[in-house]
Amino acid sequence: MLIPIEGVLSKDEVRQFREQLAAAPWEDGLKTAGTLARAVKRNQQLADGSPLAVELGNRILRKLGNNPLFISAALPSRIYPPKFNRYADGGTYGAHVDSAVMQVPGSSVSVRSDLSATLFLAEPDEYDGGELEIEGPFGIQAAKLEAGDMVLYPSSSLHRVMPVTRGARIASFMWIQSMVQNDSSRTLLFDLDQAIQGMSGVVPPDDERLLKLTAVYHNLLRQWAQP
Ligand SMILES: O=C(O)CCC(=O)C(=O)O
Ligand SMILES: [Fe+2]
Repeated sequence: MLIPIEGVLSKDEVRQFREQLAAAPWEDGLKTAGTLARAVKRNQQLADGSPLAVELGNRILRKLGNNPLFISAALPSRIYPPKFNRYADGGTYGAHVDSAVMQVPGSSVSVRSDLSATLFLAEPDEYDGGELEIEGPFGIQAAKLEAGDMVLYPSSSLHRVMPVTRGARIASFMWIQSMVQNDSSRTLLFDLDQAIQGMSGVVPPDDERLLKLTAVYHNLLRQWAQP
């Protein structure tokens, strides 16, 4: 399932990010492309571990840690340090699937990619093209969100970034290992949690039905979670 998460960064935060990224030392994205990706990847990225990528990445991680919708949807156990990319002048990333396990540079930690995320840092009217197209059970879905919004999608899905034919598409992207590896189990928990959240404004907090549903949520999570 493709899940949009609005307002991960405020417009003011996006403005600060963009100011810092405008002067960033962008590198050819081919540097980190695997054998298959080399044929389809045309973009720029910030080097992993560059001071700016680390600083901005940590700001994003702090925001995500306080975002109830993100926590509910991703149930994260580990997040690969956010990376940054830029597509301009026809830049594109053809159809590919992300690697299943990624070693965090400079550490012995690896992250299994259960979910992939793109956090848009340019407004849709700043560039033409650049849609993130994701193949799922109901066909292709395209995401081109407002700056500050993020889309989450299963890392198992084939996806591509359409050529950017005007302007520049700037984004952060990352991979998430979830406490609940199975996509459909995680989606069930997300739907249940959202339904419970929706009810809690309507019925009193000690409502028995609400307590029962909350217990079911936690007991399913207890069965399925690998923290
Ligand atoms: O730029 C994006 O939205 C996605 C990038 C991507 O798919 C990747 O780097 O693997
Ligand atoms: Fe990808």
